Parts: sequence; C-alpha cells; structure tokens
Amino acid sequence: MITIPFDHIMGLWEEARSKSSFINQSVLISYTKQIEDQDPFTFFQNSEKYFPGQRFFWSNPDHSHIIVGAGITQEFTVKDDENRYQSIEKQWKRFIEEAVCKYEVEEVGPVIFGGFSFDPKKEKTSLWSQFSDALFILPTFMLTILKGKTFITINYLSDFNKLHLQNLVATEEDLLKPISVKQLSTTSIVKCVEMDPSEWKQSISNVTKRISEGVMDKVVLAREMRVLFDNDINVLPVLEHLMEEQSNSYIYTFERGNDCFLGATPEQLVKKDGKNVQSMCLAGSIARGEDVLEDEEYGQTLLQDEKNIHEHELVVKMIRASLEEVCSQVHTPDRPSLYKMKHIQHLHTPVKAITTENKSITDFVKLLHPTPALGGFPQDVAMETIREVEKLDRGWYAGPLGWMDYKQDGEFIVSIRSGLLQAREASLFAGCGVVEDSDPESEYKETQIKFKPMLSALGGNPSK
Ligand SMILES: C=C(O[C@@H]1C=C(C(=O)O)C=C[C@H]1O)C(=O)O
Ligand SMILES: [Mg+2]
Repeated sequence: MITIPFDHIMGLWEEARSKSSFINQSVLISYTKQIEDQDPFTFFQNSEKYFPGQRFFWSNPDHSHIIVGAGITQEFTVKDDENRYQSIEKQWKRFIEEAVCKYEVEEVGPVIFGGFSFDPKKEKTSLWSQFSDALFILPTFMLTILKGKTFITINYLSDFNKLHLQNLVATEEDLLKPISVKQLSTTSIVKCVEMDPSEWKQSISNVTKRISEGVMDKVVLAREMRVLFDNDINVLPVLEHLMEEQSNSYIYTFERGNDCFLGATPEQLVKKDGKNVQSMCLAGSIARGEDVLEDEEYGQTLLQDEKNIHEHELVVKMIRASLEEVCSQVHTPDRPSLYKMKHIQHLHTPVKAITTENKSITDFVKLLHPTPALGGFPQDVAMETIREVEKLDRGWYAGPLGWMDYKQDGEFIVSIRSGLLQAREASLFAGCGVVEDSDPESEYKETQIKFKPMLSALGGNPSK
C-alpha cells in the first residue's frame, strides 16, 4: 500500500507553520498522492469509525469521477442568504490562496464539497436544521477516482500538533485497508405516508388556472413522502443500491451528524473545466415500458407530446439565454433526445459553451439556479408561487450540490430523486413541471415514478 509518508507530512507542516506565523493566520496543507486502486465504498465504510456523520460521496454517471470525503478540516457556511454563492467562493479563495499544496496531477488537488438550499427565502422548518442555505466541507481525507486512477488527499492545518499529524498517518492507513466484515442492511420499511395527495392535486389545479390566466408559463410543484423504518437506516447499503440500479445518474451523499441527504439524480446543473462549460436541460417525463417495444413507444410518445415539449423548451430557452450572457458558442442540438433511467425517461438537451469571461463555477451556479426544470418560468413569479403554494420545506432538495476545486472549477447537480435520512425516518421528495395543460392525476403519477429510485434503494417495493 502506498500511503503518504510521515516525513512528507511533517515537511509541509513546517513550511506551513513558518508561513502561518508570517501572515498570522492558520494555513492549509493539502497533499495528494496517487495510490493503488481502492474500492470507494470500502473507504466510505472504513471512515465511519473515525468520522461518523462527516462523510460525503459523489459519483458522476459513468463513474469516471468518484469522490469520497471524510472528516472536516474546514467548514464554509453563510449566516444570511445575501450573496451566499459569492460568500462561499470568497471564503474558499482566501483559504486556498495561502495554502501549501502538493499534488501529482493538476486535476486532483484540494476540493470543497457541499450544497445550497433550494430557496433561502422560504420559511424554514426544523426538518433541515442541520443543512444551512450554503454549506461546504473541506474534508480531512478524500479519495478520488478519476479516469481509472486513484488518489488520496489529506488536508490539515498548520495549527495541528505533532501528535495530530501522527494520528493522521495512522488513520490514513486504516481507511485504505480492505474491509473485513461487510455491514448488511437490517432495516425494513414499516410505513410510507404520502403527505396529503389530494391537497397537492388541488394545488396543481389552482396553479394551472393561474397559468392559463397568463400569470406565468410554468411552475414546479413538489411533494413529500415520509417513510418509517423498524431500525436506524444504514447509509452504505442505500448508497450501493443507488450506484447499482441508477445508471445514467449522479450518485451523491452528504452526511451531517445524524442526518444524511442522498440521492441519484440524472440532472447536471453545470460543469466548468477551464473555459469549457456544460449544462443540461432535463424536463418532460414518461414511464419506462414493460418491454423494449413498449419502451420505444413511450419514448416516441414523449418526443412528440406537446405538453412535455413545452415544459422542456422553457428550460432550454432559459439556460441558453443565461449562458449567452457570459459565454460564446452556446451550443444545443435542435431538438431533445431521450434520457433513460431505470424507472423513468426524460426529454434531454445537452448544452455546451465556452466562457468568455473570468467566471467561477459558483458564478455559473448563481446564474442558472433555479432553472425552470425545478423552479419555473418566469423565475421570480414561479418562486413566489412555490413559496406560497407548496406545503413542504424543500431544504436541499432540488438545490445545487457539488464540488469546487482550487481553480474555482467544479461540477454541480440538481439534487432531485433524493431523500433526507434521519435515524428511523426518511423524507423523500419528488416534483413535476406544471404547465397550462397539466392534469393533476397524471402529474401525481409522474411524481410517484420519481419516488421509485429512493424507495427501491431503501428496501421498499416501488411497484406498489
Ligand atoms: C422535479 C423533479 O424533476 C424535474 C421535473 C421533470 C418533469 O416534470 O418532467 C423532469 C426532470 C426534472 O427536471 C423531481 O424529480 O423531483
Ligand atoms: Mg413533467
């Protein structure tokens, strides 16, 4: 096993200490090294002992980029909702500017991981008390698998003492050990409670009426399902299940003490890599067929369905227009294609652009969130409507979640198909785009399908 040698850790620490006394603030040391292949789930499980409630997991759809974080070396958060994007970026920049960093390839260095709530202006409930409107973590240990290569990163501070450093080395060795006993899930679902479906359907009718009166074009309304278990939920099997079943999806987990937010979303909000910017329009849905023929038929129906095309086009229009403000060569195909997951298929338009300005990934998150795929159109009216009409506290559901590196590049997804796990309980969320032709019953069925990935991962029988 190749781990990071103690004398390297010490050497960088001494360098950081002299810098720290010079600038009179604590200095970050970030050391990344390529190591032998590691199973990310083993790392995730091994780290529970040292860092319970302080882990995160991220995988992109083709699993070519996986990040697992454990421990908190530094936390970045905001107190009020003013400028939450800029505030996180500013804190991170200030921190990283003075850091002593050592990495072997440019793509893997220190990264912060976290998310933003859907709407900081919405009245808060206690459900999301552990998740503030903006919260990012610089983990103590991070395993990165990038295009088949595995890296370990250690992030520590100049004010750690020598004992602390020795512990870091010992912990690292333990985290990279192959697992001895695999934990199995022993929880079963006791009860699933849909939060007032008839009231929700009524709100769809009310909103379609407002749309037909010309108040707005689209608004996304979500609903919540509460699931009760016979025992505390174990995160790892849920995560593994999502990874196995939910192809074409980003798999994500963010632990916060006893709470854990996780899901499997197909929807990328934005990725920035140097000048290259990528986004995705995903809206318009239909079920998967029972067999290939039926599936094909459903897909064709979706591609030609006016209501769904309208739902989708509003997203394309907004994302294109927003990116055109700061990018050149904003490219989208002329018409949507199908994007298929295990339980559902969507209309999909990929977006590629080149930035002309010196913008960060958080600038792009701010520019795009919430797109009409999760908010509506026009944005301000839709957000007001959601605040007024929706009975649930979305918290981080449908918010931007992702990572940012030391160059202010990164990738964010829209955290849908998700749930908040709290000991023996879970809150699952699903929404749908409401337009003038929306029918409450079919929208209800669409959200039922959208609950399936999480229900199935939690051991439920989603066909019911
Ligand atoms: C709101 C959700 O999904 C969004 C709504 C969609 C729709 O209404 O067709 C499709 C994809 C997502 O942008 C959700 O899954 O909760
Ligand atoms: Mg829809």
